[in-house]
Amino acid sequence: MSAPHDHASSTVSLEALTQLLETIFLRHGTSSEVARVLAANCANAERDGAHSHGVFRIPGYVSTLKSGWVNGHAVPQVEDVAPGFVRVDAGNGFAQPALAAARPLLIEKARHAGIAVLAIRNSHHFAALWPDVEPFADEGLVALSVVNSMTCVVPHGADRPLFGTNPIAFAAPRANAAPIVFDLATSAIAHGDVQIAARKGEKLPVGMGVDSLGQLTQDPKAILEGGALLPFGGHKGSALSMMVELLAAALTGGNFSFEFDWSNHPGAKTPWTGQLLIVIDPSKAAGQNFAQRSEELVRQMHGVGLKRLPGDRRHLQRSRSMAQGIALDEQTLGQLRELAGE
Ligand SMILES: NC(=O)C1=CN([C@@H]2O[C@H](COP(=O)(O)OP(=O)(O)OC[C@H]3O[C@@H](n4cnc5c(N)ncnc54)[C@H](OP(=O)(O)O)[C@@H]3O)[C@@H](O)[C@H]2O)C=CC1
Ligand SMILES: O=C(O)C1=NCCCC1
Repeated sequence: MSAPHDHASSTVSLEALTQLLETIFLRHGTSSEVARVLAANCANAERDGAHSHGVFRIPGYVSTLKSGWVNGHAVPQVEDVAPGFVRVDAGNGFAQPALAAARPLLIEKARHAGIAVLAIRNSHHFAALWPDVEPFADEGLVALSVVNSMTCVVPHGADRPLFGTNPIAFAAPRANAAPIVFDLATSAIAHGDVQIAARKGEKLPVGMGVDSLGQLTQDPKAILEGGALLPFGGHKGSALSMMVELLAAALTGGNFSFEFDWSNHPGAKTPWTGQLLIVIDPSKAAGQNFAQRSEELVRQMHGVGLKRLPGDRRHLQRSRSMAQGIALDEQTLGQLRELAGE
């Protein structure tokens, strides 16, 4: 798939893109439920301008499904294990259908106990993490999620990669606006953005990664071909990445980023790891209205000169996409249509 917006572009509606992606997933070996969930996730990412995890990922999904590495027909097994704990065995399927299956029970528990944890194991997460948390905040809940990925990040102070790019996403409701949401890789840059830079022939900023000799490099290809990424913020990002390995893998029963071996599955791209979500009902926690307090924090942040909150860029892009359609270059659209058999 070409890098985003390199060529003349056309626009598609969210509905048309979702339908096209659903056809692709169905055609390449998923159940209708898995196709529905993944298509919506990926189309929403493209709508919001989250290009490293939008349609750019479709060939990766397709080659992974073709390789037999992931079970596109897996039916997640939801286990109600404790008043505040839900477990899901994703059955070697994708993480998002597992979350969708567990969501009603997770919300019920969070509202009842004030907090609930969801541990997903035996799952593949190949997407942005904000779509997993944002809908909880839309319902007045606070949500935090972590997922580990594949080994490509050198822990701070080490000399070889061990961690994944291990993102953390957080969502909290506001009284008068869309929820506060941030979603960030604990690496200095997401692996997807390195791939996009390599395709475009662009240099990276200093400090993102190292080459095969462990030397700092701005060349994305040197990072992808034998090199590695660095954590963001030195020892601080490295500690957060370690935390993600513990919460997303050790706690859920999933694989650490360094544990799986896809060498017998040529073409497979998705990491077979774990995901943890923590959902809090703020009405049980604070005496004051949480959403009003969020609003006050944002007001104060703007008051000290802040122009952009995490999520602002996405929401702006979302409004544009909904008004004007989602821009896709002709080559990418052609490739998607081909994969859909059109
Ligand atoms: N499934 C997986 O295993 C993995 C998935 N990923 C995904 O990759 C995606 C990209 O991650 P990453 O490259 O770290 O994300 P970015 O560095 O682009 O953005 C991180 C967060 O910071 C916000 N932000 C960025 N710039 C500013 C700014 N100048 N002022 C205020 N807020 C800002 C973003 O908001 P906004 O979105 O509005 O720009 C976003 O919430 C994520 O969606 C992540 O989940 C990453 C690693 C592994
Ligand atoms: O961009 C990344 O980093 C990743 N995205 C999907 C899963 C693997 C890592």
